[in-house]
Amino acid sequence: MSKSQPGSKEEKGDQSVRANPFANKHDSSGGTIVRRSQDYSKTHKFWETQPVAQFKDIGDTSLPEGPIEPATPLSEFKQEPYILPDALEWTTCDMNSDDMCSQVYNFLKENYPDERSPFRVDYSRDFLRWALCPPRYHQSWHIGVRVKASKKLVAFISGVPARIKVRDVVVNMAKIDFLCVIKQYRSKGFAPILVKEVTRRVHLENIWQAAYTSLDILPTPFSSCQYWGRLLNPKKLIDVGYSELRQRMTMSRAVKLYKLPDAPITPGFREMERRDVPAVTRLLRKYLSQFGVATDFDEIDVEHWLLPRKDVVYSYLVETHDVITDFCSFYAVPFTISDNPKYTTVECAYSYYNVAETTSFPKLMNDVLIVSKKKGFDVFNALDVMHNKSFLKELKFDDPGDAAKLHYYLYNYHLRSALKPSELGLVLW
Ligand SMILES: CCCCCCCCCCCCCC(=O)SCCNC(=O)CCNC(=O)[C@H](O)C(C)(C)COP(=O)(O)OP(=O)(O)OC[C@H]1O[C@@H](n2cnc3c(N)ncnc32)[C@H](O)[C@@H]1OP(=O)(O)O
Repeated sequence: MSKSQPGSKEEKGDQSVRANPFANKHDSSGGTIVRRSQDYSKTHKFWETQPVAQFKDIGDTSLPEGPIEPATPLSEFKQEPYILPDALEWTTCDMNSDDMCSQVYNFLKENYPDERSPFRVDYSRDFLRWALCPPRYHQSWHIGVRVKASKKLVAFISGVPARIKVRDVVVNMAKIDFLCVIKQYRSKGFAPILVKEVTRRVHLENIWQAAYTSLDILPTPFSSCQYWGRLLNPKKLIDVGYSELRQRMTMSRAVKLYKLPDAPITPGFREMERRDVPAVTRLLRKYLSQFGVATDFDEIDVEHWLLPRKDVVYSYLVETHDVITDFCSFYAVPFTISDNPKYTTVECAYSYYNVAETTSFPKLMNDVLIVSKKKGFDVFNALDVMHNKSFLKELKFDDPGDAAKLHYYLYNYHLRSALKPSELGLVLW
């Protein structure tokens, strides 16, 4: 094993370059501490009225596992949208329309990132279409609020359908994401109205559960995970302030420490193609069946979520004698940098679903690092979900320390006990 390879003895332990610990939920702050509510004693006026696990119930094992409230007969629940202030109106966003997709893109680009961070998440239009228009999606779950007079978007929330296996039960859920309100309308109670409206529209499709994530502690996470970051392009990341050199580390040592081979090492490692969908689905279903909460992928989902799409999602596999034995994938989220004379973006890859059956996890993921670097990514982030912990340290991912966590939530579903990240087979952004 060459010195620059992961796992080589001399380089384990003291990494001495700190990757941005706040890459969570694409809230990349590049060293700027962004305060987040991490408090289990806080009261939550809105969330305490919702069918979610409450703080007071933590540790109460007498509560049954499953839906908190039963499904309401369709005829009994609210058919009309929630009332907005007079100047505003609801709009359903057709992401297939280039104009509407651009409006949502620009709205999120401007309003989604934390303004205190010099690194601003910039989900591409293609990413948004991929994330919001999976098979069986409902356009009515792509919800905007705009000013009646100007038609300008001022708020957004979205849901997509997902089958999520909770223990042995597969539950039809909505994955809720991209909740966003323009700054002028913050702290005025708009977020609860958006949540209630998306809930209403999800109920109209006879779906009663949802999954979502947040950097804040709300009532009540069923799992709390952390992102680890692996520098691929340390020079650029240090130059732009995304990472910092620790004591005793020089730039040339950092470059050497994170150097990767030029090409994947595992024989039979190649990009996934459409013909691989059935085999990849089988591999994933078998792997994901062991986790307490996991995505329940069928072939149609795999085709959408995992077939490679340039600048959005990348998938690779290991094929030996016509048998697909291992699979790995990542998705792409760039961050824009303000005020840098040389660079305008940091290209981030995020680990998605990985299955190592024959190849070891570190070996498989080392090949993923190699291909992601080749594709021009600057950093590779991974949550500590599934078996990811088995490769993070060995492949020189930076320990997040006490950086903010990504908390996972279920709406209207009670789990008797919280899950460790390693019991989670679900990647949400
Ligand atoms: C069955 C179907 C069910 C479907 C629904 C399932 C639930 C889905 C839930 C949504 C999952 C979204 C997943 C993502 O997209 S997470 C991404 C969140 N978005 C951003 O970080 C973008 C930038 N930030 C903003 O645009 C605003 O700060 C937002 C819109 C986030 C809050 O706006 P604002 O700061 O102006 O707040 P408010 O005064 O109107 O309202 C205050 C209330 O809102 C609660 N709050 C604040 N942030 C979040 C949050 N991220 N998840 C859940 N609740 C949140 C807060 O605790 C408080 O309630 P309570 O503490 O008093 O009780």
